[in-house]
This record gives sequence, structure tokens and C-alpha cells, in this order.
Amino acid sequence: MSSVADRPLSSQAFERAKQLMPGGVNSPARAFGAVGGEPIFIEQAEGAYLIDVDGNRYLDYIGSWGPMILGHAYPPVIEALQHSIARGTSYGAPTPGENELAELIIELVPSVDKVRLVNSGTEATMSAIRLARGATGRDKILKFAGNYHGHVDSLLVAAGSAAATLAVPNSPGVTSGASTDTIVLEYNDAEALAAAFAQHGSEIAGVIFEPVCGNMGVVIPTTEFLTALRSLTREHGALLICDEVMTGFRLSPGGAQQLLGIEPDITTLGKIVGGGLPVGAYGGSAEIMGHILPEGKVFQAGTLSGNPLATAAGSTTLRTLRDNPPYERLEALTAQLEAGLNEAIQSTGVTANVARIGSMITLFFSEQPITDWSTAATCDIKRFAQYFWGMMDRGFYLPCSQYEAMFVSAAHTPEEIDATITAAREVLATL
Ligand SMILES: Cc1ncc(COP(=O)(O)O)c(C=O)c1O
Ligand SMILES: NCC(=O)CCC(=O)O
Repeated sequence: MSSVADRPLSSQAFERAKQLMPGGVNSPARAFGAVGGEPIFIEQAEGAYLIDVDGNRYLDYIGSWGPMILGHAYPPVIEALQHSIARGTSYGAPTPGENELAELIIELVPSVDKVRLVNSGTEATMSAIRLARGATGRDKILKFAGNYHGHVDSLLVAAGSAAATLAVPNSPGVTSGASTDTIVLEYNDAEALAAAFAQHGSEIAGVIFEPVCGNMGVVIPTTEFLTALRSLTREHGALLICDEVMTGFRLSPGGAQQLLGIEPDITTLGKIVGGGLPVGAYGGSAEIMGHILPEGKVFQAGTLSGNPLATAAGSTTLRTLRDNPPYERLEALTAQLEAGLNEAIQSTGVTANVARIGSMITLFFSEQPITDWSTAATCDIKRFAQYFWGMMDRGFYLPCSQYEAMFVSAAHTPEEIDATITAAREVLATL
């Protein structure tokens, strides 16, 4: 196990943080709750690396939980921010920078003709389900167990990510009133979906789903499931809400919907769209987006929405992804990691398997492939914790939960992937 004695300044900072913030953190996902030990405190990041307050360097496989697809402190993003900051940090009035980011989103994401910028993925999904309810005049929302859509009350039901990791999939504080209109089904279960529509079809405003799930580890949808989602929502007049907060601009320039041929009514975005600054977005056809105030009557607002620094970082990132697409490189690097991890599993005889799509990858400590929350729950999370600390001690920063995706960035190199595989083989051999 890791010895925090190696990280005395992180340990001191954490002691202080615990007196100041609940659990010493501003988001439970980073609290190391499921792996034990203490979080490390970061001083700086560059390229594919994080540097902690004790001066240790880690090869980063989190990338700020997704946004840093181009690597940390990507020079064009830093320059765009420097240029923007000299002109003031927030105006609360329209800017050309908002047009630029909106144009890029509309150009890249196939199903989006009009978009609203917000400040986080949570705001995007919260607003998207309000829009679905406002546009259809219906109340019920359908979601899938182990999918995470941020900390929206009515979506914190059977939630994935930190809610699953820390065993509070249904948070206290969410009233039965707020969750009573949420229907929860297993991911990839087309039959259950058909049954739910047969029973509640005329009451369902929308179905929200992760087009590739990253919040119970990487779980890939079946074609049958994706087809059922689109045909049943169309048949029953419900809206299909594709939550691409994690997959947007990561799996392809147009996200999972472009890669997998999904045609959603509403798309939610976050993470990469802000290039490392706080941005979320939701969009769809001009007709659906026309329900939003002041064009329509569905309320949604934000003091800092469309913030000039955030749009500068987001636009620079999306422009880079469009003009110098890193997707082939990401595919090759992550396929190399997948093959190496599979070989390490075989040579050490550890019970585990790897799921990957594009630059999203998870090593599951389970004997069966993971297809939904029921199978995800079979994972040996004690083993995951041992693996996690073995990798940390060798300088590899992985998500501190079995129920999160690892992300590879364009700043990673084949040599660094090889070093990761060597370390993983060593650690797996100790389990
Ligand atoms: C699919 C998905 N939706 C929504 C969210 C919420 O985004 P945020 O943390 O920016 O509120 C996340 C991640 O946190 C996510 O992975
Ligand atoms: N996959 C889950 C997240 O990205 C959430 C990160 C956070 O809330 O800190």
C-alpha cells in the first residue's frame, strides 16, 4: 500500500482541508473514499503529467475527469486565456466569443442546430430535462442504473460515478416528490425499455442516457439497445436526450452520436466543450430549442453563462480538435494500452477484463464482461483499490474508483503507454 509519508505536504494540506470542507474536498469523486488513503494535492500540470505539492510526477489518466483531451496547459489554450483575461473576466452581456463557441458546437455535433451555454454538465442535464418536460407537457423521465448525469435531484436515482462508488446511488435530501417521476431501468435492456413504454408511454417526456457509459466504468451500448431507444421514443412522442458530457468531442469530433449513428432530440455537453474551464451546453433542433426563454417559456438562466474566459478556452480546444484531429492517435495509443493490459491479465492469471472505446478504457476486476449496473456490481473493488495504489506508487494517476473511465490524452506517448503496461503487469502480479 502507499505510504503517505512519501507525500508529507499533501498529507498536511489534506488535514487542513478536512477542517475547511466536507471530507476535505469540493467533489466526492476525488476523495479516494473507495480506495482508502488520502488524496494527493496538485501543484501544477503539464502535458500528460500532474505534479503534486511534494514534487512527485504522475502520468495522468484522468485528465480532470475528461476535459483535458489535448493534455494539460496546452499552449494555444493558455495563449487564448491570456489574451482574453486582459479584456476583463465577465460582462454579463453578449459577446462574439459566445457566437464562436456556439458555431463550433453546431458545426461539430450532428444533431445540434441551436445551443445554450451553461456552466457545468449538471446544469446542462438539469436544463435538458426541464426542456423535455416543457416541450412535451409530460412529467416522467426515464434513466438507466449506473448512468450519472450530475447532481440533479431527479437524476440522483440509481446514479453511477461517485454516487455508486460511495454507495449513495439515491442521495438523502432528494424528496420523493423530486424522484417520483424518474423511471430507472438497466442499461442495455431493450426489452425492459419496451415494457416501460408499453406501460407509461404517454407520460414519458424524455429518456436520458449515456451513449457510451463511463460512470460505471466503460460500458458500451448494444446496437439493439440504441435502436430501441430511438424507435420507442419516436413512437411514443418522447424526446431522446443523449448525455454527451463525457463522450462529446472525445469519441469523435461529433461525439458518440457521430461515431455510433445516434440521432438524439437533445444533446448535453460538458467537460471538453470548456477546454478545462467551467462550461456545459445543451442543444437540439431549432424547434425544440425554441421552447427556451426568451424565445419560448421554459426558464433557464445564468450570471456567468457564456463567460469570456470559458468560451476562449472552449473554442480554442474545439477548433484544434476540428483542424488537427487527434482521434487516430488516441485510438492507436488506447488500443496499445488495451492490448498490453489484456496480455498482463493473461500472463498474471488475474481475474479481470478490459473494456475500451476510443480513448476511454476500464480494467474491470470481474470474471464477466460488464454490460449494465448488475454486472458492474460484481467487480472486486478491494482488488481495484490494491491495483490503484500499486499504480499510484509507480507514478500513474488513475481514477480512484472501479466505476470511472480512464482517459488517454493526445499528449500521451507510445513509450508512456508501454511504461504503464509494464507497471500494470508488475502490480497485477502482486494481487
Ligand atoms: C455523463 C455525465 N453527465 C453529467 C455529468 C455532470 O457534469 P459536471 O460534473 O460538470 O456537473 C458528468 C460528470 O460529471 C457526466 O459524466
Ligand atoms: N465521472 C464522474 C465525473 O466526472 C464527476 C467528477 C466530479 O464530480 O468530481
